[in-house]
Amino acid sequence: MASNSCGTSRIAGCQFTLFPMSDKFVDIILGALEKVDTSKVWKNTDDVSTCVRGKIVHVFDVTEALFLHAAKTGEHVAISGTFSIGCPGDTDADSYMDESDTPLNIETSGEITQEAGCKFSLYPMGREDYMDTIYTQIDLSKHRNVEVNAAHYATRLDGDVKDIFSALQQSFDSVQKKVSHVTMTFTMSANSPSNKF
Ligand SMILES: Cc1ncc(C[n+]2csc(CCO)c2C)c(N)n1
Repeated sequence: MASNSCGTSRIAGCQFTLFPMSDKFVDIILGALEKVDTSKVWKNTDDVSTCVRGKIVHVFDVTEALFLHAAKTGEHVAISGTFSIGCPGDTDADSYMDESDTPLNIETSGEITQEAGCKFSLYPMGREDYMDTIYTQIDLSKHRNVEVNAAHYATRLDGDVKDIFSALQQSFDSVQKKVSHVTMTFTMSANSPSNKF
């Protein structure tokens, strides 16, 4: 019988959906998926979302690059998703854990400058001291080149997309070093015509 306790594999993943607020949504989504090098992650796209799985560095690299390519079109684009690590039974892409640590999209992503707003929520699973873990990460976010504000059920980060993703990655990475099963939800919006606050 399959166990429901946390797995030992450190495979990470992100399940996310891109929402281009544009008539050209098909081109924007499929164009971004085509332009990004996903060869170091397991990937599956369906009518609802895309899931990428592998090493933390590549999961973040690919998710960030996809959002940047979609936002580069200048259209109002949002992304919403969940990062996870240590999920029970998440083992069937373990071969991707043998990839080297060099991110494949950093050069092309580096050329794109894009402001965005993001709200994220960390969920260290199965721990009574989860609020301490979350507050530590919110405090650390204040030193990561992004504007940090409290929001209901989430923390708001504003700034350059690459700085936001790097703050998200650092939070997720430092929590997963202490907590076996961690999930982190996020929603990010770029080129929105609405006011920030
Ligand atoms: C990252 C991401 N992956 C899949 C979808 C679902 N989806 C909605 S429209 C479309 C293109 C035409 O089929 C696709 C794949 C999404 N929105 N964002």
